[in-house]
Amino acid sequence: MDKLSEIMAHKRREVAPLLRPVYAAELEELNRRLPRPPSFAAALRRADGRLAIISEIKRRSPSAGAIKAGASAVAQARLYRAAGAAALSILTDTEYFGGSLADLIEVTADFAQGPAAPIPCLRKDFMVHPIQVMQAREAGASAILIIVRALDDDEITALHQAATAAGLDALFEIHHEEELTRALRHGAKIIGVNNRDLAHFRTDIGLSERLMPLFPRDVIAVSESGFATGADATRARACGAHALLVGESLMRAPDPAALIREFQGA
Ligand SMILES: O=P(O)(O)OC[C@@H](O)[C@@H](O)c1c[nH]c2ccccc12
Repeated sequence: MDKLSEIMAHKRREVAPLLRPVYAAELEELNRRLPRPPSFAAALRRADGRLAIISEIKRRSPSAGAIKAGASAVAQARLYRAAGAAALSILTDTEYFGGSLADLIEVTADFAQGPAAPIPCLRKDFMVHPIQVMQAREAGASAILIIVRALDDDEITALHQAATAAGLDALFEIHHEEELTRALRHGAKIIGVNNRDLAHFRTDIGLSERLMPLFPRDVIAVSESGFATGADATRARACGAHALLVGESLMRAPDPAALIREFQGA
């Protein structure tokens, strides 16, 4: 069993006790009642044509081990916002990534209280059921992740419809051309190519270079994983990326603002 299958199996067991039917009307009502989060999609299309940097809060991962154990999500989020990040990706999986839903709740609450403008947050987790979409909206997220390879078409439909009803954007993550076809069939508007192969964990920006030229023009293209230098960002930009999703290198960076500038300068 590859790592993604293991993680998905664990996630399905974790979510099982929470499962109940979630109707569109309930999500629409929730969306009307709660303050509107900043738009994720809008933040990824920068008016100045530069790359939008989605900065990820990730304490550890199966591939890297400990990255920044014990990091404060709120402190990291403030750092990223001040550094010019367009959006945040907050890992809320505990078992494999050391995050939690509380991280997302604390960050969006902190943004809501502070004087500086909030930036949108992606709930980065292994979504399997609309109940997690409801949690994401309640926690103040602007978007959810849909990992195409990990889900069947009925699950993707249910998650995407739930996100739309709740007023959330969906980032469809793909690794292969067939998954691009599937994502487009589901009406994906934001598609991320994960440069990390979840079988052996190596990253290859060449994957974005192969797949992004196949994207329709109106899709927002996100290149995910493996970015360390301005030269990496230049490659992603050259093949059509609007945004980069960057975790490890920004978590480790002594000066995230300088690294974000380096990525954007591409
Ligand atoms: O730390 P990196 O190599 O910059 O990668 C960030 C992000 O792309 C990666 O964490 C990621 C991409 N897709 C995911 C799905 C689940 C968990 C994590 C991920």
